[in-house]
Amino acid sequence: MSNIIYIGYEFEVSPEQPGVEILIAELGYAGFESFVETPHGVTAYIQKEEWHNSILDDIQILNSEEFIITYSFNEIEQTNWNAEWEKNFNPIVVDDICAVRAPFHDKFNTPYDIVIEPKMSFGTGHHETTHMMIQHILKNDFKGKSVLDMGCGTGVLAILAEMKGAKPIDAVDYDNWCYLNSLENVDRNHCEHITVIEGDASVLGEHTYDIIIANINRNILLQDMATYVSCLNAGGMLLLSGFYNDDIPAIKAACETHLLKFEEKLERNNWVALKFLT
Ligand SMILES: C[S@@+](CC[C@H](N)C(=O)[O-])C[C@H]1O[C@@H](n2cnc3c(N)ncnc32)[C@H](O)[C@@H]1O
Repeated sequence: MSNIIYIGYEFEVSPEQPGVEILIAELGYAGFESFVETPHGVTAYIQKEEWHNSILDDIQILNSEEFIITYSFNEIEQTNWNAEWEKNFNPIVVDDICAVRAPFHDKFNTPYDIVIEPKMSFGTGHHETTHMMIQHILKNDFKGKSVLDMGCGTGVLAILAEMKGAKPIDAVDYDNWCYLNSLENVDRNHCEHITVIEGDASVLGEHTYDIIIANINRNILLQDMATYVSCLNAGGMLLLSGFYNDDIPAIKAACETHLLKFEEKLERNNWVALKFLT
């Protein structure tokens, strides 16, 4: 890890809230991996390998007249990442039922207490989409169901699925760091029914599942929808997030093309998480 080179962007944001929150959400979907809030904004990190000149082109808040955002960036060798991260990761509790915390936090007395060491991976429950996917999982019956967690990040959703009685579970991510981090977190939470796989939809082959969870982004979901549906058992459930209210028509149309029925929508800060049934 010490040899990974990062590009760090220091953003100053006014007004700070909700500006920083929106900015972090957008940067997360553009490929930035980690964020450290600062007195006047946020510093965001992306691996140099993932970086390109037009990385900020799709960040809509930078063109918003409601916020003044300035930034500078430089290359850094991230040597003390964990210390930065540990200072900035507060535990969260979803609906008083499910806590997501780091190993150095005290244990929670909630029915589900997930311990995550996210390092660089997305999925601490702080992001709206992870939060809503946790809510969907909490509300639905997972006992004895086979589950695919596509784009597993830290593995948080797969881990909750196992805590709710699902088995077997495949957790898939194409990012090597997420793959390794999910393996660690699966172990840390003493999960026994999760197989972590490095890859994308092409690794799914003939596997089928009762429930597919995919918190990725609009374009990947649309691109891989046919594969997901072909992997879904009759009577199955598809939980999707990683997109905004405006994206719902495209996502719904793709699901309906494959005869899935829309069932429920959750929404937080314009992000949505949808439930479909076969
Ligand atoms: C928004 S994060 C979600 C992480 C976690 N499931 C959660 O809910 O917090 C999306 C994850 O999908 C992964 N990803 C993106 N495109 C992918 C693809 N085509 N196949 C597999 N994983 C992908 C990313 O590496 C990232 O970890």
